Amino acid sequence: MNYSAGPATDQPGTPHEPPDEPPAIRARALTVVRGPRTVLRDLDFSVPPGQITGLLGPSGCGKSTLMRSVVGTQAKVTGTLEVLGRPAGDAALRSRIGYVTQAPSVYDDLTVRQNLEYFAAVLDPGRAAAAHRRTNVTRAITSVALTSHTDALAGNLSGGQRSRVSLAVALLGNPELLVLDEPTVGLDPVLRRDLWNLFHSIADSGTTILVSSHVMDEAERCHRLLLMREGEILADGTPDALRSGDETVEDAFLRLVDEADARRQHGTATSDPAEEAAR
Ligand SMILES: Nc1ncnc2c1ncn2[C@@H]1O[C@H](COP(=O)(O)OP(=O)(O)OP(=O)(O)O)[C@@H](O)[C@H]1O
Repeated sequence: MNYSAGPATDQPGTPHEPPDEPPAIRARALTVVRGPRTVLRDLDFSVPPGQITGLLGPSGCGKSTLMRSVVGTQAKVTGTLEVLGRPAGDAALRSRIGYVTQAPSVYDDLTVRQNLEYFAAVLDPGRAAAAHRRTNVTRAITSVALTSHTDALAGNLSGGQRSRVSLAVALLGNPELLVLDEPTVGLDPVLRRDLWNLFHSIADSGTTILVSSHVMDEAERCHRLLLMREGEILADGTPDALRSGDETVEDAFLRLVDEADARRQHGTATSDPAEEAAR
């Protein structure tokens, strides 16, 4: 799999980070309440442009909620959240962000090409854009290596192939920011590697990627990591910076969890009275 604008790489390469470029995402005191729970608590972080930032943490720690906040679909978001220089959810951001949710958003009764054509027409309507749409659809299908399945019904594809159709839809508009919610769940190791190669290829072309996973071995494939637990960010940095000695990222994560627990026990962590009351 390859993206038209650059070669695939297996490992994180030299990321695009011009020194004066502002962050692609900047959060200050970001807090999200869902039902009775404070699901994200007072988060401060930045996501640099043109890099792959991995959002890693156990199931239920708030990864999807954070991503929904970034793409502007989450209610009850407080604090500051700027995306590509504008407030999250701003209408002007819609065509600049590609979002792939955990559930593949494809129509089973349409072929791969028909799915892509449908979403391309929504993005770029009108007869005048027909040639542009055709080029974009072909490029997106090629990017995710589904050329041999162009005329297959989406309903007859495997789970991994359906995920790739969703990714192709997100790539249609040449987004500046790609938000991918656990895109490799359920995929075999070869497909996972191929998808990560594709992510690197996309990032090499200048696109910022925010990708979530609860599989710690995927951390090594990211340029930067945000390690999350229970609605908080435990650490933010490159995989190398987070590791100590010959630790794996998973070891580092477990150490950071223990350190956070120890701080809590000593009463230095903030508690949430509303949440305590709801327990
Ligand atoms: N509508 C809701 N009302 C109340 N709590 C919710 C609601 N939706 C999600 N939550 C809670 O918010 C927390 C964060 O959920 P979220 O889906 O963001 O986690 P996640 O890290 O993406 O999990 P996973 O990896 O399993 O997808 C979870 O504890 C979940 O139970």
